[in-house]
Amino acid sequence: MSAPIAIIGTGMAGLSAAQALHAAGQNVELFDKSRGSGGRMASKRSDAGAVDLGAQYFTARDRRFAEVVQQWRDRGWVAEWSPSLYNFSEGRLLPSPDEQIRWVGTPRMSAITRALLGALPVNFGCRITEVFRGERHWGLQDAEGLSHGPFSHVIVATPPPQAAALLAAAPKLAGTAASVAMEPTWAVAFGFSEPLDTRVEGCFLQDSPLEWMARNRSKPGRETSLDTWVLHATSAWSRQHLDLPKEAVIEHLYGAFAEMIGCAVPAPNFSLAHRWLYARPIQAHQWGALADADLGLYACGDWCLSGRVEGAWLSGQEAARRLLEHL
Ligand SMILES: Cc1cc2nc3c(=O)[nH]c(=O)nc-3n(C[C@H](O)[C@H](O)[C@H](O)COP(=O)(O)OP(=O)(O)OC[C@H]3O[C@@H](n4cnc5c(N)ncnc54)[C@H](O)[C@@H]3O)c2cc1C
Ligand SMILES: NC(=O)C1=CN([C@@H]2O[C@H](COP(=O)(O)OP(=O)(O)OC[C@H]3O[C@@H](n4cnc5c(N)ncnc54)[C@H](OP(=O)(O)O)[C@@H]3O)[C@@H](O)[C@H]2O)CC=C1
Repeated sequence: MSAPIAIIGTGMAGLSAAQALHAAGQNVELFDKSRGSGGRMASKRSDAGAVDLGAQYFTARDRRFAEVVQQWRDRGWVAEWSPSLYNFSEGRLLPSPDEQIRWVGTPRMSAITRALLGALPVNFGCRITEVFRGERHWGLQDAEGLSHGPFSHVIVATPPPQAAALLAAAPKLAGTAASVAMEPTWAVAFGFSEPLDTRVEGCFLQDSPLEWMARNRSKPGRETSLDTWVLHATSAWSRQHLDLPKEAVIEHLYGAFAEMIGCAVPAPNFSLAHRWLYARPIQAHQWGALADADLGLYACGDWCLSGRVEGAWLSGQEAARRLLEHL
């Protein structure tokens, strides 16, 4: 038995790579600092049920990704979401329907990565701090000081600031990861016991501190006990208010929401705020994945491509492809 392949990160990119390697007969072992999988496709369990705080939906423009999403749909992991879409610009809220197919995980966004993980071996609550090369194999060190290994190869599938540190054994890869600037996003959720009197289910915004809002219960399979809304601030607003206390963020964004939604908005029965420090790359790249095939060290993530769920999946596939072709 050869040593397994370590994958650091159980977001879409890491699990895409894990699936491809597992399908090719390779043993993998996954690590994530969080308590569960999903990364930026996480759903937060709350008094109002599970709320999608990160990725809201995804589109499938690449043929390979579109095919795999059809398989996920057949297995019940995802469903189409066709919200009543609006656009808010120059102070005006107007319907903005389109033909785009948008997908969501069911019954919550994180259900997709849970399903992809399946029974693969995983270590949650395990923050990797160092990836080191032994004589013939790789080892990992975690924040508790524990060592893991031996591994034949390592795939780093974290956002670029964490990846840069973990790729220190391959300075060129580390430098590339370090060159990627990420933008933050403040996300807030509000739950109302009485449904708001509006037809809006999803809305793109301009000229506002907000860039997006969604009615969580309009997505398929969601709990409907409260009328729960998720709001995302723009990158610019989030950057300017990066260190604001959560209560102040909730107050500001509640004000922006109440001002634009065009109906009475009572005090919410439930509210929460979450800061995504590394929400999205400032620009897209065409790297696919990063590889030092001779060393056996790889990196993948949305930041290697489009900064979207589709980009993360494609990047994971590319890391796995490059690793397999070098075996
Ligand atoms: C607010 C927000 C809204 C978004 N909306 C959309 C959308 O509507 N549509 C869309 O297509 N995309 C959207 N995105 C982008 C999408 O979520 C990402 O492109 C995608 O989920 C990235 O996947 P990933 O696997 O590359 O990274 P991540 O999901 O970030 O996964 C990385 C994983 O690595 C783990 N990790 C990090 N460091 C370590 C470490 N040292 N040790 C162990 N584990 C570690 C993390 O815990 C995480 O689980 C949104 C993102 C945000 C933040
Ligand atoms: N907040 C983050 O950190 C973050 C947000 N991301 C958002 O993810 C979606 C995904 O992009 P994708 O290209 O897959 O979806 P769309 O085609 O739905 O949206 C692309 C942009 O196009 C505009 N748009 C699309 N449909 C409409 C419509 N019916 N009416 C008005 N405008 C529409 C909109 O851009 P603008 O607001 O016009 O600039 C969409 O954003 C996307 O929303 C990202 O913002 C990804 C990663 C991180």
